[in-house]
Amino acid sequence: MLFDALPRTNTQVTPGVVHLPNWLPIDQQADIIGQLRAIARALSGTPLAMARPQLKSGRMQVFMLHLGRYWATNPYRYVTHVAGQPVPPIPANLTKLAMDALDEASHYDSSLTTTSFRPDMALVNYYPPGATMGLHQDLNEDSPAPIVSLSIGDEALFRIGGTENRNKPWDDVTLTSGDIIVFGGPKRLAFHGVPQTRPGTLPEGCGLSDGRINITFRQVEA
Ligand SMILES: O=C(O)CCC(=O)C(=O)O
Ligand SMILES: [Fe+2]
Repeated sequence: MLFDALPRTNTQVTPGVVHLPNWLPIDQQADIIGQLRAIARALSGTPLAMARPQLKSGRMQVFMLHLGRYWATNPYRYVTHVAGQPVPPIPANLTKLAMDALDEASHYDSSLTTTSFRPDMALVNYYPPGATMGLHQDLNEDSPAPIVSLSIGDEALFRIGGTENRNKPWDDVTLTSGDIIVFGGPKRLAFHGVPQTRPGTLPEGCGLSDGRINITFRQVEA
């Protein structure tokens, strides 16, 4: 963290968005990176290998690993198999982590309902140093359940705006390694993205040597 003096406490950023800084201890961050690396290795050379999706607007900067469901493009949708190969499940420890994080976030925002949360898709994004992600909506889930997002590695500027368009006003939150951000309720379909990641800001021992991993836990099935 560049700005160690800044207060970092659990906060409702705006109705529907809760930030839980330093939520996951560093040793558990490294364990998760090891676990994801093993899955990515097992999938390399298959149709499910980590890759940068090609969108109509260009090739994304992030490499994506898909768990539980595969986010297919053109048209955008979720599928359970790719070229006959089943998408690997979300490991049980990660499902539990997402449910625990949402439970804690719900204490800061009554719109973040937890009782029916069953994450069935986890999208793992690897941001190479300095990579960004444009403002977009997460629209392909049938369930209105919140999105639970875990960050590991380099600091990122997370931006979330309104549900109608990409215009201001936005809320900007710096996400550091181990942070959770949850968005749901009135912000579930808000435009959001990562206009900046800060190379070399990752903490020692997080399991990455550079860049950033973000995992978004989603509930696709209503
Ligand atoms: O990397 C992040 O913090 C956000 C990722 C995201 O919005 C997505 O994967 O849809
Ligand atoms: Fe998103």
